[in-house]
Amino acid sequence: MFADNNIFLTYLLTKKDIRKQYLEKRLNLPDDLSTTLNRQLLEKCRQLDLSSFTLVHIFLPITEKKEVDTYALVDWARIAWPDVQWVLSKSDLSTGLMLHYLWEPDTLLVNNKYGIPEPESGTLIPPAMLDLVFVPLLAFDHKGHRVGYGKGMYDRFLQECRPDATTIGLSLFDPVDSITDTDSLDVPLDMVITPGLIYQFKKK
Ligand SMILES: Nc1nc2c(c(=O)[nH]1)N(C=O)[C@@H](CNc1ccc(C(=O)N[C@@H](CCC(=O)O)C(=O)O)cc1)CN2
Ligand SMILES: Nc1ncnc2c1ncn2[C@@H]1O[C@H](COP(=O)(O)OP(=O)(O)OP(=O)(O)O)[C@@H](O)[C@H]1O
Repeated sequence: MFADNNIFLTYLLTKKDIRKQYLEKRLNLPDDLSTTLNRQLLEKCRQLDLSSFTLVHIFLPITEKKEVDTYALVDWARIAWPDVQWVLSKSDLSTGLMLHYLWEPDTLLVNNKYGIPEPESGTLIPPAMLDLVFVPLLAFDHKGHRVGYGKGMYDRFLQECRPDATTIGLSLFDPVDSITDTDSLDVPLDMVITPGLIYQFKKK
C-alpha cells in the first residue's frame, strides 16, 4: 500500500518539486561519487559519432552547482573529432536570452555572476547554424522533457535552433518517471546521456 502511494506521489511531481529535489541531490553528491559519475558519463559520451556535425554548442559547468564536467567531454572530442567547431553562450538573465560565440583559441572566458564561464565577445553564431546542442539539466523524464533552473532560457534557445539540429541532455542521474506540468514551450530532447545509459527519444 505504501509502495503504491509512493508511486502515485512520484507521478504528481511538478517541475518546481523536481527542480528543488534534484538540485539538492546534486549538491549533496560526495566529491568522489561526483568524480566517478562524471567519469562514467564521459565513457558513455565516447560512443558518440560526431562526424556529421560541424558546429556543436556546449555549456561550461557551474562548478559550485556540481554540473556535469563538460570540459572533459570537449577535451576528448577535440582529439577524437578535430573538425568540430565549438560554440559557447553568453547569457543575459534579465532578458532570458543567450548569444552564441565560436570558441576560438584566443577566446577569453570570464565567469559571470552565476559562475558560468562565458566568452566576452567574438564571432557570433546564429542558432540556426548549430548542428548539435548539448543541454544542461537538473532532471529529465522518459519522454525527453527536461527541468532546468526555471528561467526557460534553454527552451527559448532550442526553439531558435533548426528542427533537424540534434539535442543531447547530459545528466548525472537516471530519469524521473514523469514531469506533470510540461507545456508546448518545452522542447523535448533527442537524447540524454547518463553515467549508466544513453536514452534515445526520437529518430531524426
Ligand atoms: N552551465 C550552464 N550554463 C547555462 C545554463 C545552465 O543551466 N548551465 N542555463 C540554463 O538555462 C542558462 C543560464 N541559466 C541560469 C539560470 C539561473 C541561474 C541561477 O543561479 N539562479 C539563481 C538565482 C538567480 C538570481 O539571482 O535571479 C537560483 O536559482 O538560485 C543560473 C543560470 C544558460 N547557461
Ligand atoms: N520559448 C519561450 N518563450 C517565452 N517564455 C518561455 C519559453 N520557453 C519557456 N518559457 C517560460 O519560461 C519559464 C520557465 O520555464 P521552465 O520551467 O520550463 O524552465 P526550465 O526549462 O526549467 O529552465 P531553463 O530552460 O532555464 O534551464 C516558464 O514560465 C515558461 O513559460
